[in-house]
Amino acid sequence: MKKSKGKPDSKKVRMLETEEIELLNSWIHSQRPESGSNPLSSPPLDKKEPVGRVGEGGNFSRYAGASRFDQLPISRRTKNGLKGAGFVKMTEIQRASLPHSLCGRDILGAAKTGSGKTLAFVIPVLEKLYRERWGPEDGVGSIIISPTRELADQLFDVLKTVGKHHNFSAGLLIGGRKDVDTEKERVNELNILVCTPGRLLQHMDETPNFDCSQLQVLILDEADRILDVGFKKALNAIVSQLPKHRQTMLFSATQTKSVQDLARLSLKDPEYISVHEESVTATPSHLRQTAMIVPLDQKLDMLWSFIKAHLNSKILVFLSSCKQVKFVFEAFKKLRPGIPLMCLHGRMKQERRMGIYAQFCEKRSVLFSTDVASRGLDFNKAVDWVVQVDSPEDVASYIHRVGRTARYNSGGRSVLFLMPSEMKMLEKLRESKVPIQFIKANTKRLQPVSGLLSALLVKYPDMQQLAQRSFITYLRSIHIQKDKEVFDVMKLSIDEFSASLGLPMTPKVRFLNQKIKGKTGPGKPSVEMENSGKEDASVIPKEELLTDDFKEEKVERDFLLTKDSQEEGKASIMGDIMPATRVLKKKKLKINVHRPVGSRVVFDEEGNTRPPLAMMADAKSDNIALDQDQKKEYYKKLREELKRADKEDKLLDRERRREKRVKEKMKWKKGNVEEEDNDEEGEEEEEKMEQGRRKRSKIYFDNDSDVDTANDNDNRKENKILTLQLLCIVS
Ligand SMILES: Nc1ncnc2c1ncn2[C@@H]1O[C@H](COP(=O)(O)OP(=O)(O)OP(=O)(O)O)[C@@H](O)[C@H]1O
Repeated sequence: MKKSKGKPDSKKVRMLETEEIELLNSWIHSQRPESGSNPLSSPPLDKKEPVGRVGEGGNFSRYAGASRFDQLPISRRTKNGLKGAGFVKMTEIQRASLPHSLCGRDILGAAKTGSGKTLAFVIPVLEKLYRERWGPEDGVGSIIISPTRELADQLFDVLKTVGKHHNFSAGLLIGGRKDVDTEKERVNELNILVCTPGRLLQHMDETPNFDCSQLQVLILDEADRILDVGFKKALNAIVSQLPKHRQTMLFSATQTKSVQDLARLSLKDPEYISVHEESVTATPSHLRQTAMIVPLDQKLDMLWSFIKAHLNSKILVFLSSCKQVKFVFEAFKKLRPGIPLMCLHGRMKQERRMGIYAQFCEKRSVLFSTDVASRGLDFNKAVDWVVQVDSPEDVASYIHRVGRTARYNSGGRSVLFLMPSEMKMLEKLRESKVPIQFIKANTKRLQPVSGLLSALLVKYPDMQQLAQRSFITYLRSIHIQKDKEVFDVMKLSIDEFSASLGLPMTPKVRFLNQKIKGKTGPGKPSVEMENSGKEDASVIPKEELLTDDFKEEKVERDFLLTKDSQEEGKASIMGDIMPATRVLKKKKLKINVHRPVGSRVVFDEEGNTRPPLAMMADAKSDNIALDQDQKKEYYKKLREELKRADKEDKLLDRERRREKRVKEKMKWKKGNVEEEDNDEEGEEEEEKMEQGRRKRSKIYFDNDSDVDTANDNDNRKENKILTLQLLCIVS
C-alpha cells in the first residue's frame, strides 16, 4: 500500500479514506463478475435496491447490472466529479466494461464513435490509484496514450473534470510544446500522464531519472491507430520500458483483433467488450449518411455549393493532405462564402491548432481538416455535417470521420464525395454495416467556382503555388493508397483536375510521367507512373496523405437532390472523415512551376512592384467568372505569356538559390545555422525560417506529419509565455 499525500490536518480524512478503500476493495472483490461474462446481460439493478453494503455487516450489492454511476463501487471523490459534470446514467460501453475494469482486468473495448469510451477508462484509472493511495512521491501511476495532440488535450480535460476532487497530479505531454525542459523537471512528480507517443518516448529517452517502474494502468485510446505501422516503433520502444505487471486497457470504435498486436502489449486474459457487435449498424443510429458521385474536377464546385447552401451549420470538411486543406481554405476565404472558415492540419503550430479546435467548438463555421481531426474529437456534440471531399482510405477511417457528428444522443449528417472510379468504397461500407444512402447530385444547382479560382490564382501568385502543391499531394495521396480496388491514379483526369483548381497549366509531377495516351478524358488513363517499379506505393509510410432548422433542410434538399430522389423522399446530401497519409521520406519534387513573371515593372500605390499578370487580374476583377470562350482565349494568352516568362523565371530562380546557398554556407560557418529544409516540396517561408533556427538533436514523430524537436533553445527563449500545461488536479 502506498503512502497517502500527507496533509497535516487530514488525519480524520485519511481515516475515512482508509475505511472507504477497505469497503470498496471488499465490495469489488466479493461481487466481481465472472471473467468473460457480459454485464449487459446481468439483470438490471432495481432503482430502489440498496447500494454498497446491504445491512450491517451483510453482503455487498451487485454492480454487474448497474445502470447508474452511483451504483458502482467507486469512491465518493469520483462520484462527486461525475455528478458535478452531469454524468448520471452510464452508456452501454461504460455499463459493459466498468464492472470488469474496476476489478483490475485487462480490457479490449470497442464501441461506436461518440458512445462514451473516455469515461470507461478515466474512471478505472482514478479508482485504481485512489485505492492504492497513490501520492506525489509514488511517481507515474498511469499513462494514457492518444494518437493526436488535440485528442490528448480533450482527454486531459475529461480527466480534470471527473478527477476534480482527487489529489493526483496529472500532466499533458504532447509535441509542439517548446518548453520541454520545464516538463522534464516536473514529469517525475506526475501521477497520471496523458500523452502522445512521440513526446512520451522523448521523455523516456532524455529525461533524467524518468521512472515508470511503478506503473499501474496503461491506456491506449484509439488503440488500433496507435498499434498501426505509423506508431509501431515508438510504441514498441515505450512498452519495452514499462513494467509487465500492470493493467492494460485498449479502446477504439474500430478495434484491432490482431493477436500479434495484442501480444506486443502483453495483455493478460483480456475481456473482449464489443458492445455494438450485434448492432445492425457500425455507426451511430441517429447519423444520416449519404454518398454521391462527384467527379474530381467538380469536387470544389460541389463543396462550394454545399457550403453556400448551409450557411447556418457547423461543418467539418475532410481533405486528404495539409496542402489541400491550406489551398481550399485560403481560396474559399478569399471568395467569402458568408460563413467563418477555419483550417486544421498537422503542420500548424500547436498553439494555433488548439485555438482553432476551441473556436470550432464554439462557433457556427466550416473547418477544413486533414485526418488529424478524424478521431476521438468531441466538438461540443454540435457538428451538423461531416463532408468527406476526398474518400477515406478505408472503412475504419470513414467510421471515425463521420463519428465527429451524431455524438452521444445528438443527431448529425454526413456526405461522402466519391469519384466514379471509387464506387467500390460504397460497396465496402455497406458490407461493413454502414447504412449509407446513395443520392444523385443535382448538378443544375452547382455553383462553379473554378473560374473564380483561375482569377484568384492570377491575382495572388502565392495561391498558384498552393494550388500546385495541393494538386501534387492529392495525386500522391491516391498513388500511395493501399486499396487499389478503390484508388487508381491512372483513372484520374489530371488536366481537368488541374483546371478545376484554377491552374493555367497542369504541373509536372516527378512520380507521375504525364504521357497522355490519346486524348485525356474521364475514364481514359491520363497518367502513367514514371517510377513504377522503383517506388512501391505500398511501402511509402503514410502520414501526410496520411475528417438547423427546417428552412435549411429545404434549401439543401432543393440543392442537393435530383427531382427523382426528392420524390422518393430520400434524405439530403453530404458528409464524413478519412485518414491522411504522412510521407516521412522527405524529397524535393521537381515541379515544372510556371510562375507568372513579367519583364515590365509596375508599382502599386504603396510603392511595391506588381507583376503584369496581377494587373491583368485586376482589370478582369469586375467580372471574374468568364464564359467558356473567353476562358479559352484567356488561357491561350496566358500560356504564351507564361512560356516566355518561364525561361526568365528559371534563370532568376537559379540565381536566387545560388545566393541563398552561399548565404547559408556563410551562416553555417559562423555556427548559427544547423538545420536543413524539412519539407519535400520546399515548405513555406515561415516554416523554413523556423527550421533554420532550430538546433535539432533528435526527431520525434508525434502524429500525422508532425515532427517535434528537442533542445529547442532559441525557440524556448521566444516562448517564455508558452503554456506548459503541467496541470494539477486539485481537490
Ligand atoms: N454517461 C454519460 N452521460 C452523458 N454524456 C456522456 C456520458 N458518457 C459520455 N458522454 C458524452 O458523450 C460524448 C462522447 O463521449 P466520448 O468522447 O467519450 O466518446 P467516444 O466513444 O470516445 O467517441 P470516439 O470513438 O469518437 O472517440 C461526450 O460529449 C461525453 O461528454
